Amino acid sequence: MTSALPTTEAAAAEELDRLAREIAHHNRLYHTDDAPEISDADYDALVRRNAALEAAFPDLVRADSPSRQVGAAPASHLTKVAHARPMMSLDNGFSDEDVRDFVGRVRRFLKLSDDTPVALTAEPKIDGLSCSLRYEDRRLVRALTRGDGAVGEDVTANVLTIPDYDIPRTLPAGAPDVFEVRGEVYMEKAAFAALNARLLAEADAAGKVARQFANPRNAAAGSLRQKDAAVTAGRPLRFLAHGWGEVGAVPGDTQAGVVATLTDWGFPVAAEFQRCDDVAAALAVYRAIEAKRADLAFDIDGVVYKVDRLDWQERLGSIGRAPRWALAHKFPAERAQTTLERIDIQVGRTGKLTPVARLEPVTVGGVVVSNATLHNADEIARLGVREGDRVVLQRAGDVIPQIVENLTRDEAREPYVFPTHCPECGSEAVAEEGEVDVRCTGGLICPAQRLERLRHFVSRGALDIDSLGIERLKLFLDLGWIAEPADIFRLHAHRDDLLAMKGWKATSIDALFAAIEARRAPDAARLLFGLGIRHVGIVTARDLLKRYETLPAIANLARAIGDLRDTMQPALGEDDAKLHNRVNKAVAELIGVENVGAAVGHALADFFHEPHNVAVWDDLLREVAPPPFVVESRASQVSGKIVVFTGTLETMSRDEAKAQAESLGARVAGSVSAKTDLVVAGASAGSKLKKAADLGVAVVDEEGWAAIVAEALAL
Ligand SMILES: NC(=O)c1ccc[n+]([C@@H]2O[C@H](COP(=O)([O-])OP(=O)(O)OC[C@H]3O[C@@H](n4cnc5c(N)ncnc54)[C@H](O)[C@@H]3O)[C@@H](O)[C@H]2O)c1
Ligand SMILES: [Zn+2]
Repeated sequence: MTSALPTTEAAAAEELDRLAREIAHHNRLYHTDDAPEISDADYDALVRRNAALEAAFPDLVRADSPSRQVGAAPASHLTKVAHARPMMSLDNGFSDEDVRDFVGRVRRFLKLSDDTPVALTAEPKIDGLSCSLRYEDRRLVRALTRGDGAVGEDVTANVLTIPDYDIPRTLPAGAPDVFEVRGEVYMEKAAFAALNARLLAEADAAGKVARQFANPRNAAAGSLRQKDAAVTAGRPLRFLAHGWGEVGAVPGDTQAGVVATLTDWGFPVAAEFQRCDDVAAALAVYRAIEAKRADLAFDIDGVVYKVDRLDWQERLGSIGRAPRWALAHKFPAERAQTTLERIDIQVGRTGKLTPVARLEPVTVGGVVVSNATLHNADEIARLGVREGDRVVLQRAGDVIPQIVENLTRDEAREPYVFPTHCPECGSEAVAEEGEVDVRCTGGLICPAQRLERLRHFVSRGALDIDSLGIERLKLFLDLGWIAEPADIFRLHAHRDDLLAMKGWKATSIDALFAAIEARRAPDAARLLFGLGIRHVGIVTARDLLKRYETLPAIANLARAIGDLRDTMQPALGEDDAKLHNRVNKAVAELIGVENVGAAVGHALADFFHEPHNVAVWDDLLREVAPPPFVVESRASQVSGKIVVFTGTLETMSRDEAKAQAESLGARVAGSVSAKTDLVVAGASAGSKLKKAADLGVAVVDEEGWAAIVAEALAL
């Protein structure tokens, strides 16, 4: 993230656009889903990059700039309620200098002389989620999360599971008629560790993949924001007060004074809270709190300073997403050294190979760490790590830490070699051109990917076997009855076993078998698509079959592409890039189908290069017999309509999705407006999806889209 700033406006605008989307995506994962994908340090780097670009190109600051936003939109499973007064974020400082600058800005804004004392309060910045507790006539009537700052989520029932020594249900006589207490709902470190252990044990017992929380903050947020408050009740949450929102009257004229009143009313306030006469005293509190950090029962990520005088707070007001009268002084990320004992490879649901560092256990910021992700081969190369190296680990608010530095320069030992084969199934693992991620090509036989592949095979756009849902697939997979698509057509052999099982009736069993039998002569394009070969979406499958007619002919094509690739050698003086281009051109020519490029060709060749895949394919063609492919098209549901794609599509690229839509006579737009007819939302769709919901535009998921396409093509 330290790369130079772009020099042209066009490049800057493009990067700002990318950052806005990327940051919105991570905000959603973090604030709405409580399941971040990247570390806070990486996230903060994106935010800083955005800020640097905005400073350099002030005219390009977007209306939806991340620097103007707080949190993320409220989740749909909770009731949305507007805040009487917005809930803000905090500006960050990272050094003593930043704190002095902050006080300097306060002085200048208030036109105070350099020797006017500016008293501050200092207190820990608790790593939880903000919550606003509203009391009317001295009774607790509503609790809201911060949401996007303007609109929060109603979590009243959930908050009532927090003991009243943390959240008093009433205020004493004399308190104003309306009073909103704001503070942090958090989970103690020990409770967090116990919760994750419990989630793991429960998932194991149920044969599922555990959904654990990355850190106590996510655990607190995920636990509080439950639809069912009974779930929240099983999660030990706590509360600390640190401010207020709408109030009938402010009980004091300083921050410290009001906080003292809150304590009198029975609200817990951090024990380390202190009023400081000047910056030096505030920085001393910072150091004292930092020294105690590992011993505190809860996670903190810094110290918050606030201007003590409330009349000054009032005059200072806020700018953008944060008040001018407060600053969060963040702690540096916690680091430790340890030995990288081994690099293991984990295979994800979609075949991605992720290297994981197994470490000699070490304590970083009070948490024992024994694993760290290495992301991909590039990251390993960047760090230059080998098994046995000493490394520096960093934990920045996350339980999954990162390796930030390699301390060993031992060139004698062998460098780590990224595997060329999948550790789960032995199939070849390849990186596509221009991609760092390496994927297992054994999709259909790879245990790590099996369930996902089978689910795709029976999905609506492919074989469309509705009665074979994910739960049933999982059951049959666990029983060892199915491992590859052909097995689905042999399930009937287990009729008696099924009848003997609890919850299965003859009628539903026979209905399932009838639905499967109805697919013995599937459309060839749907079948090809259902195999889940990368880049082979339904339109590509159809385009290929228009020319090649049968599946065996497609298999021959794939082998021919493989042979062609193997035989092409660099010409004299030809570099890799040129050879690549020449091979790609030749592959596309060999395929000879408009709109079907080299990427499809390589994917087909890789698939058939894997003997396991060929076996699965042959086996499947013994069970099913697709009739000769005939082209026939109907007027599509989307012809003449405006379609917007958003989020990550799993089975096809954006380009392919766009080509599909266009081939059906639709027009593809980049943003959602009142004119949009349909939004196709992939995984982690963000603001566009929200906008579609706001405008009442129809939304389908990726599978729904595949079904529309399949139907239009009369497959
Ligand atoms: N990893 C990711 O993908 C990802 C995504 C989004 C945000 N984040 C992380 O979330 C943070 C940004 O979130 P944010 O906007 O909530 O800012 P923030 O959490 O850094 O600061 C604002 C919040 O601090 C809280 N707070 C705690 N103690 C307080 C006190 N004593 N006084 C006042 N407020 C106090 C309040 O709830 C307030 O809303 C960053 O640390 C960022 O790294 C990470
Ligand atoms: Zn595999």
